[in-house]
Amino acid sequence: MDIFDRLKQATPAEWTSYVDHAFVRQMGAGTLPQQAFRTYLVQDYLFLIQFARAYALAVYKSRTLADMRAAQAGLSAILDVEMDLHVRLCGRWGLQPGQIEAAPEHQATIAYTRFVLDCGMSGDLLDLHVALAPCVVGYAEIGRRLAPAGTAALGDHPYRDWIGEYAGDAYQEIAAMARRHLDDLAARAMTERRFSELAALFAKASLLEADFWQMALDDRPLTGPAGSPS
Ligand SMILES: Cc1ncc(CO)c(N)n1
Repeated sequence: MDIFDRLKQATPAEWTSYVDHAFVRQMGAGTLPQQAFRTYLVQDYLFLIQFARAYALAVYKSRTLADMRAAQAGLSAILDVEMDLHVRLCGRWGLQPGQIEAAPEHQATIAYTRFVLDCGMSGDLLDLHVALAPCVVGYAEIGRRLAPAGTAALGDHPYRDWIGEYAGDAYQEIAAMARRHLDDLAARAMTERRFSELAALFAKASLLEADFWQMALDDRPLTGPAGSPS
């Protein structure tokens, strides 16, 4: 069992609340309201900007060239690959990248991204990668779960672009690399006494992922100025 499976097994309720969230199930069934998906995708773009900073922090926190390159691969996967999906889908709704970037961050987006950045600032490289792991590895698991028969079988599924991105070989390979790197880092930096602390970070990140889905399901268009009661 690798360190990722150990972390998952130590926090089953939190993990399930994330990967089996109602948003995920509705997306898989094709019944997710498009408004919820749009809210999610705009916030996810803002999320990825902050996660790119977290991977950049991982470069800085690296003492070896191999760790630096692993962090750089994560940064590049976000900036050069994953965000293209968001730009492409938002473009279909007439949203330009500058407009998405200018959207206000939701509380759930701030909570999750700043939590991860703080794990990296206050902790070491292993803390940071443990906090990042539910994100990258979780989406690979969700992608596979929503496309059990492969991406070609998605047909005209309303969310086939999203599912296809995360179920596709390129993303699966990024997640597998991140997982191998985490295992290698844990072999070098983890003591058994530290495991429960790391599992607590992992559980918190998983709950913040679940909150992120919930934020999109709960979103109602604002009627007044941002933040005013409607
Ligand atoms: C909220 C969230 N978690 C994970 C990923 C995968 O990178 C993402 N794009 N957004």
